[in-house]
Amino acid sequence: MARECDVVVLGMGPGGEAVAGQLAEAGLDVVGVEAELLGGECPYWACVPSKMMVRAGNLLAEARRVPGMAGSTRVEPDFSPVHVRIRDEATTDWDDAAAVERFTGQGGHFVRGRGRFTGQGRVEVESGTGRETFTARRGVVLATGSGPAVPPVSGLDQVPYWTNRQAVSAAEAPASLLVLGAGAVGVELAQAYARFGTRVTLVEASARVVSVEEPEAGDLLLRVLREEGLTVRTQARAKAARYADGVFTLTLEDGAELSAERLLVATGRRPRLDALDREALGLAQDARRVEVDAHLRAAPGVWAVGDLVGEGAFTHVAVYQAQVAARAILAEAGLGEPGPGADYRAVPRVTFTDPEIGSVGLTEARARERGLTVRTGLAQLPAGVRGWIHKAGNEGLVKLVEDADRGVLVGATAAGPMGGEVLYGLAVAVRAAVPTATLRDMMYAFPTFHRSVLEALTDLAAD
Ligand SMILES: Cc1cc2nc3c(=O)[nH]c(=O)nc-3n(C[C@H](O)[C@H](O)[C@H](O)COP(=O)(O)OP(=O)(O)OC[C@H]3O[C@@H](n4cnc5c(N)ncnc54)[C@H](O)[C@@H]3O)c2cc1C
Ligand SMILES: NC(=O)c1ccc[n+]([C@@H]2O[C@H](COP(=O)([O-])OP(=O)(O)OC[C@H]3O[C@@H](n4cnc5c(N)ncnc54)[C@H](O)[C@@H]3O)[C@@H](O)[C@H]2O)c1
Repeated sequence: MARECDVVVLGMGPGGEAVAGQLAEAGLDVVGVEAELLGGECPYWACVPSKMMVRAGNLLAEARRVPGMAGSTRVEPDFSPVHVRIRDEATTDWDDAAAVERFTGQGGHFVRGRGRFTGQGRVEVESGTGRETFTARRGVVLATGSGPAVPPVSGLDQVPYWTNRQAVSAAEAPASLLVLGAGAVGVELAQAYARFGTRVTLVEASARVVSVEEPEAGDLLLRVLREEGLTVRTQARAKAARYADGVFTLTLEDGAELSAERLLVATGRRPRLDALDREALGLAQDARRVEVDAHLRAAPGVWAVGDLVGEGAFTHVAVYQAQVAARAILAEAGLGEPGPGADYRAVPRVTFTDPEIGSVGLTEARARERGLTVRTGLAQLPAGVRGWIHKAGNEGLVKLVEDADRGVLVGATAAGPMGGEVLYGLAVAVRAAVPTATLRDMMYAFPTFHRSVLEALTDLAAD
């Protein structure tokens, strides 16, 4: 017999956990279904452990900057405290008991098992103890996230490559590492490992690293990575992969062969659609994501949030969407107002490399593609007073993209020390459509990195 409830949430990553928790706290009978760990990719295998690695790598880099500025240092990297911190502090040895307790404390009912959405509010769950069916009176929320997208490289499926999961749970830094893909995952992990002494080679198909970002930011990061000793091959595609005697070898399309002790595949993420009955959802057989309206509704009585929706594979996007969907579900239940729909004009992105690349809204290229009349402004951090004072490790820039017809910013990039923090003011400016005339008429504390925004605004006015 099916167990009835108000809402079933399928997949309890950051998106599912947030929507399920909010609905349970509002008094609905919520069943949260999770095949692996409650919390999903972010706390156990992605954002949190990778940023612990980045933080440790940044400490080493700062220590190496002491000579010439503040004395001398001898840096002897040791990866074991990083692993221990990830194991003990971040993931409690990949145990989600605390998260389960938090959810049940909010009034939710947790089911560990692999679920399948079969339409008409039904979710069938396969677990160690058998099969259970849940029917939801008020709706089903799909939140199954994404998994690694692995390219069709000959032999790759036969070799024990790493994805982000192995890369953030390794107990030791390998002597050498090949990284396929120089998007956010690839560059963050490549730089962190390199700072622990791993010989890293990055292989990227496009002309730039972090190719979704402004070319100025990608070029800057590429230069810094090479200066730090990483080998970066751009416009390079892998043709074949093999593994023998503890060595991975990638053959590139130009015939070059690259070898290393480990191979990390970081070539993007793919929404996990395998648990969804496409017909019941009205989803085309070749659909690669779940289409939703502004309130995250995929079909009557079905909502979807997070990586599955393809509006930006970020935890803050998943959690934001969860809030919008929860409001809509509660409104349908007669509990409150639906509130505004999701607004993606100011989605912030931060790639936690050093320099850190923060960006929001449209790049210059995207803004031009949309037919906007574009003016841009650029400022280099080392040319500003704070950048000059900072000296070692001061590489960075601010780039602004203005819709000149409206006189507002539609995009911005802040790369450099704490670029993601500098980004905050720019995200407010884009989201609130603050006129660039007002931004130019503001005071910017002296001497800060964010004062470079004023210099970029001056450059923009001259464009
Ligand atoms: C290395 C790395 C670093 C990252 N760093 C950042 C960062 O710094 N900042 C940031 O904002 N984002 C970061 N991200 C992205 C972020 O991790 C994702 O955007 C976020 O986890 C998406 O949340 P989600 O809830 O949509 O899905 P997920 O986190 O993927 O969770 C989905 C859950 O659904 C479960 N599930 C799937 N199918 C089923 C099923 N059939 N039955 C039951 N359960 C199921 C899965 O087990 C999983 O727990 C990073 C990603 C990676 C890979
Ligand atoms: N700091 C953060 O917020 C953070 C960190 C990591 C990941 N993420 C999220 O996770 C998503 C996935 O990250 P990702 O880095 O895996 O994907 P990505 O899509 O950002 O980058 C993948 C890169 O791999 C390259 N590539 C693809 N196929 C290739 C091939 N065959 N050979 C060589 N290169 C190839 C692509 O050109 C691209 O540059 C990101 O888009 C982001 O939304 C966020």
